[in-house]
Amino acid sequence: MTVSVPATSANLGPGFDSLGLAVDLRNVVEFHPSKFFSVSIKGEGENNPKLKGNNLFVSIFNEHYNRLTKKRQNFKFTFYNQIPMSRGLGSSSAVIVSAIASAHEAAGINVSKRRILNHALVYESHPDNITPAVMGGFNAATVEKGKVFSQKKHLPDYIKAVVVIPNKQMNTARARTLLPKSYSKENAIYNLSHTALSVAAFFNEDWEILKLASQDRFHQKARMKTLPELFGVQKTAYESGALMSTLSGSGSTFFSMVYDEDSVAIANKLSQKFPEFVVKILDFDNDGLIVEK
Ligand SMILES: Nc1ncnc2c1ncn2[C@@H]1O[C@H](COP(=O)(O)OP(=O)(O)O)[C@@H](O)[C@H]1O
Ligand SMILES: N[C@@H](CCOP(=O)(O)O)C(=O)O
Repeated sequence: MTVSVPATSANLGPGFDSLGLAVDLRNVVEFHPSKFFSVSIKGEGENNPKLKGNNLFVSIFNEHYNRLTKKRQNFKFTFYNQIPMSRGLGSSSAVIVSAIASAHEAAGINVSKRRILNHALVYESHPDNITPAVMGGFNAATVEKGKVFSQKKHLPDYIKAVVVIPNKQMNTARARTLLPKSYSKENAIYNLSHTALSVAAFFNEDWEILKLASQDRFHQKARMKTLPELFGVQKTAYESGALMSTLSGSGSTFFSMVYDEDSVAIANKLSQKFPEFVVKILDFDNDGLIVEK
């Protein structure tokens, strides 16, 4: 059995805890029942001893498998991880979603993507990463009475993501403590109207307005100050022709949307100026969670 889940870029500027999209960088897990429990990791996290035992995936998997089957069973898990941890590319959402989907698959229970999404909300209270992780594409999402309500837009392949991944981790829980406890009415209206415009731009494929629409007054500045080079990354991305350039999730990655034909030049410029950071050109992902027997 194989389950794979894409990385995500959440917020997209003003859409704090609401907007997100999926990119083609995946964590894959292969698993089967076994006499003994075992974990093997290839790629991101392979040198992290904490992930070899009862990690976030394993604890959520066991919780759901035991609930669904009322049985205890050992599994052999092999993880192929591409999503860097605590860099704002939704590594925790990918793990949560893949653990819930894997437990259902192991228990032989068919489950809808919507149900997996609602289960995932128990572990990650904001829907902006888990929704594109499950559904793929661009998503606007909200939570009402413990359920995620969302709308998806398929992203065309003539636009690409250029991500700049710093060598510094930014833990999401900590990054949330950097934000103000309240916002002025003026700033709330600013983010509300920019979020509304961003959603309309994505659905109408009006990419040129995203530079303006993706401006934010809620979270980016406070977080970017912890790694001031990010202001330079954003400036360089815009000077090189990015359509939008925003902090990815809670950081530290910076996400830019670009036309395919500009992607190599923009990525090269960012690599030259920020040689200490990893720069990747990625396709958008429209599939989200994939489960294979
Ligand atoms: N591949 C993985 N396997 C197990 N746990 C993981 C994995 N990736 C992330 N995690 C868990 O998620 C935490 C990172 O969450 P978070 O700071 O929200 O990062 P991100 O911004 O990438 O979602 C890690 O400390 C770890 O507990
Ligand atoms: N809306 C959340 C998004 C966190 O995304 P992550 O990829 O950093 O986990 C926030 O901004 O805190």
